[in-house]
Amino acid sequence: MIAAGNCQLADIRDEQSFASAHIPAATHLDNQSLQQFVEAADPDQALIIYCYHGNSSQSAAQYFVEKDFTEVYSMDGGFEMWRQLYPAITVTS
Ligand SMILES: O=S(=O)([O-])[S-]
Repeated sequence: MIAAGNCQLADIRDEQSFASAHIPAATHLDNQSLQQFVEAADPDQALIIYCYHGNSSQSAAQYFVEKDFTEVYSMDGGFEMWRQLYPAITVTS
């Protein structure tokens, strides 16, 4: 799904962590950018949310479900797992 590029990816880690490494095409989400993201995002396109280890992304995913996003996923294992599995598919600064 990520490789096909037909989903939206949101990174809810802190800004510094996002700046140093993230998954390609991910949008960084924080309290400032959240509202804008919700307005600009397509609620009918799959949305994958990740944090560090997959804990806080679960409540973030719930938030988007409540905003009527139809297909929301919390990435199990978060960015740390991603980085271990796919070090080559990571944008680093
Ligand atoms: O980012 S985390 O809540 O999984 S530690």
